[in-house]
Amino acid sequence: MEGIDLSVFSGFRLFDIIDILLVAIIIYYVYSLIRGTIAVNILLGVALFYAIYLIVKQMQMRLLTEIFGGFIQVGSIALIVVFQQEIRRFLLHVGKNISMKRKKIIWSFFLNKKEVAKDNSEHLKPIIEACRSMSKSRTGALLVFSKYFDEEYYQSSGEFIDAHISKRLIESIFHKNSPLHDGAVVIVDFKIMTASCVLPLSDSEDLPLQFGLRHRAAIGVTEVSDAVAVVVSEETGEISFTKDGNVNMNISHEELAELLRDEL
Ligand SMILES: Nc1ncnc2c1ncn2[C@@H]1O[C@H](COP(=O)(O)OP(=O)(O)OP(=O)(O)O)[C@@H](O)[C@H]1O
Repeated sequence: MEGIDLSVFSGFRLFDIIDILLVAIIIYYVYSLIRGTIAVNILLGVALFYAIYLIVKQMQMRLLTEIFGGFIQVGSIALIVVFQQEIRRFLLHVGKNISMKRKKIIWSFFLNKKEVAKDNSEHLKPIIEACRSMSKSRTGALLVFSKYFDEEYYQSSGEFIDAHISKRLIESIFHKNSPLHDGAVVIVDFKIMTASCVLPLSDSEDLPLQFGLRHRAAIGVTEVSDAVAVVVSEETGEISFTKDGNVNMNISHEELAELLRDEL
């Protein structure tokens, strides 16, 4: 019996394996970012287009090859435009992981972990209390927690505030008669930076039917940035937490505290 021909693997270097692994990781990353969004359909369309181009080229159908080839040539620029948000999200994701690790290392150098956690818990208290009371009174609210202040999304549409957080301030903003109650409050480093912000809406097709614009906005902002968001539903009083385009629905205030503590 003849042995298996391993000659194809001769000249296969360690860097080739690393190369393949990295491509696999990038494909997985891209897929997990666009999963459940309309971008998947666009990507399938592009793949189909390219497959047709390869077929007509192989069959030497010159006119069709010219037409499809023309599209493919400008395709990379078109893809950057179409997937602008996904590319942005991908880069933010990578950047976030690096900066988070750096921040944690720096903090743990000066303070021990318990002190950092205690500090965050103190800052979170008024936020959790406000969400708890707005949930009871069924006051609709949308809070975005961002690692940095992205003016493109937050300042252009909202009211700049730059104030320390307090339970009463959050409640006053979202009070039905407040001129700022519509839209989102954006919190950066435990400061309320803006209120009444209009956020990008998620176009995901997998969301529960009861989700209206407030929930879509909360999911949308976490799809295009590294922020996390909290929604208090006006209809049900339920609290939801969103991150990376995913939602934890109907969570208790203890669970909310836990999730935010892990994030901030
Ligand atoms: N793009 C947006 N960015 C931020 N907030 C928005 C946006 N669009 C709508 N909202 C907020 O959502 C409110 C409307 O919420 P809607 O009832 O459609 O959502 P919902 O997800 O069903 O939430 P609820 O359970 O509170 O009713 C608006 O009054 C406004 O405050």
